[in-house]
Amino acid sequence: MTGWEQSPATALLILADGTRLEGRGIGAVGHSAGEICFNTAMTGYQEILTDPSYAGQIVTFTFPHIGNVGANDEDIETVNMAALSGVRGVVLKADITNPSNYRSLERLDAWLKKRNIVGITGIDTRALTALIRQSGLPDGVIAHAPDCQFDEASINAELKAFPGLVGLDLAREVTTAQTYHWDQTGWKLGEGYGTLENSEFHIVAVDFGAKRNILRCLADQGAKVTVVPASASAADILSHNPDGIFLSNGPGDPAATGQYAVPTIKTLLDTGKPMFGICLGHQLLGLALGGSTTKMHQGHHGANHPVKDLTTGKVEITSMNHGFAVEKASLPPGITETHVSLFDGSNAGLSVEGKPVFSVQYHPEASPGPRDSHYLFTRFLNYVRAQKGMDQKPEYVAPAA
Ligand SMILES: NC(=O)CC[C@H](N)C(=O)O
Repeated sequence: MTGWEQSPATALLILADGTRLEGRGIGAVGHSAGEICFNTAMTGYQEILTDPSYAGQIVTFTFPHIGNVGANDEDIETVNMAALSGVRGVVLKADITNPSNYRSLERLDAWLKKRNIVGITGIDTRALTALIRQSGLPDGVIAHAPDCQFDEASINAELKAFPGLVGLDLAREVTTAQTYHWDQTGWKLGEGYGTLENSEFHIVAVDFGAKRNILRCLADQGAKVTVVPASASAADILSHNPDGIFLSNGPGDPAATGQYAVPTIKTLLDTGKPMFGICLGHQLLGLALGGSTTKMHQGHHGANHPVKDLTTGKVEITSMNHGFAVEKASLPPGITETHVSLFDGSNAGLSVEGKPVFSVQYHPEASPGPRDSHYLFTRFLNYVRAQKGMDQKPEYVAPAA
């Protein structure tokens, strides 16, 4: 036994089935409930913890050493800083150590506290992951009490009150309240936005919980990007006179967000404008095209998920973060399945025959190392170029290993 095991626990992780794990508290004091998922990425913990798609979820990292490069202001994916949207909690194996990286501004535990994220260390994350693989994604609660005095009644009440992700529209909680223009060059953390003058095309991005790097990737293609709230109507979106429409990633159950997003997307599809969706945006597009979505057993959360492009036969190494999926068998005629996960054969992409409309389940904007999927942004803008009578650009090709 080491010293800490004998000392009383300052944090608890309690699963809905009553499993109770003890550890050491980090980050915010208090308790927080959510669905527990595991993420297998070895890098990019700050991007994961600030991805609004994780709203309603507690992330357990399978990589044991998290926090070693500290925290900075550049790796934050949340665009809507006021909402501090993102994960409900974090579960780690090893204690957070002093950071060692030139970009680090502070320790990860101090940063977690500032962002009001509750965490627990000292958990056997391998065992927890094995449990999730066996039984599916459990709901759970993390409680952190530095004085070891846990208010069991309110902790259990919080767990009971968590409704589970099925049927939950979380996009409305993390979306932008106001329409804004993304400015690649002028944008600074905590400062405003401006417009990107002289851009060749105008993309309207519907923000269901968008990651910052998606907006960067669109602007990198020379687009002016206007970001609108998840609830924007088709008329609102079209009033910006977009050359193309982007549907973002986001948290929660696509069927729930689809209640208001699907009718909007259907109207937008009728305009014939190019459309591109990522993750939740992919699922919403699938629903609007007549398909259905389902809750997965354990979901996909990691940075090395192989996906096969069925149109070229090429395999891409992708970042994934989803717990719902489009059901392939539900896709009506005229909708092509373009990509599949090589882990479980689940749907990872679709396109509409004869229309400039497509989407992927994974995250082409993520750069955990491989950038194999960045070509999708060129493809989207090439559809826009084609409609404007402009020359197309070669799609990005990942360098050979
Ligand atoms: N990253 C995302 O957009 C996630 C989509 C959806 N919330 C899911 O869990 O499947």
